[in-house]
Amino acid sequence: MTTTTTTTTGLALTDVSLRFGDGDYTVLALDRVNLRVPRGELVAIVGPSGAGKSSLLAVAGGLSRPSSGSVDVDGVDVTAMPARALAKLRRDKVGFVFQSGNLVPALTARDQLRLVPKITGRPGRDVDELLDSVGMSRRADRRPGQLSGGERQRVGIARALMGGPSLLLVDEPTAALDRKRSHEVVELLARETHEVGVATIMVTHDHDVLVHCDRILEMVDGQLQPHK
Ligand SMILES: Nc1ncnc2c1ncn2[C@@H]1O[C@H](COP(=O)(O)OP(=O)(O)OP(=O)(O)O)[C@@H](O)[C@H]1O
Repeated sequence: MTTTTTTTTGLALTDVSLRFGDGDYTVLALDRVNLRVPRGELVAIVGPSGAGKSSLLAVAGGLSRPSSGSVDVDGVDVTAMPARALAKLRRDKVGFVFQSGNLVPALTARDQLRLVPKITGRPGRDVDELLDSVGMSRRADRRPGQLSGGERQRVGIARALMGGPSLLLVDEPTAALDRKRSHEVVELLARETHEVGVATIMVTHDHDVLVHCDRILEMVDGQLQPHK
């Protein structure tokens, strides 16, 4: 593992299972998953379609409650947390980055980031400094439609880091990118993870970019195992 700026826990999943449906038609999307990701580590999760990767991100980020087991974010057990407190924790402690960047079409890169403190009510990081660290200073005044896919992902990553999260959950960040841009985006994720000291989990089908990750796990039928 590479350098960390803090020793705080990050994410801990203990014996987490997630079951969908009831009666005869149930799917065990997560099957007794145990995972610790300290702040400062980038963990990649690979695995076939339907294996449970998105379910893992949803449970880790407090979007889905596990059927059993416990979820701990930065030393706080969020498993049975009331909905409002959970929403606040998500806002304050968890950053999400999605496949397409999920940016607001009408806003410039700079304004996407400026929106975050308005939503959270907390000052957050310095916008121009953060745009600079993701290599987007010169494109700060462009809207998503005027940016390439890789640039949009950079802005999406910067936006997710604005509030200083403990946990960064990243879903297929390179799905729409060519090989060179894919490497650049995941290199950026690795650097920010190490420098900022955030616990990052990235789900990916892109085996090319695994070289930038600190640890690689494979999800098979709802169970996590080391990647062979
Ligand atoms: N809301 C839901 N209701 C019922 N079953 C669900 C639901 N969401 C997911 N599942 C099932 O849970 C299992 C895990 O799905 P999940 O989306 O986590 O897999 P995945 O590894 O992310 O797949 P992909 O790579 O295709 O995105 C699958 O069998 C899926 O059909």
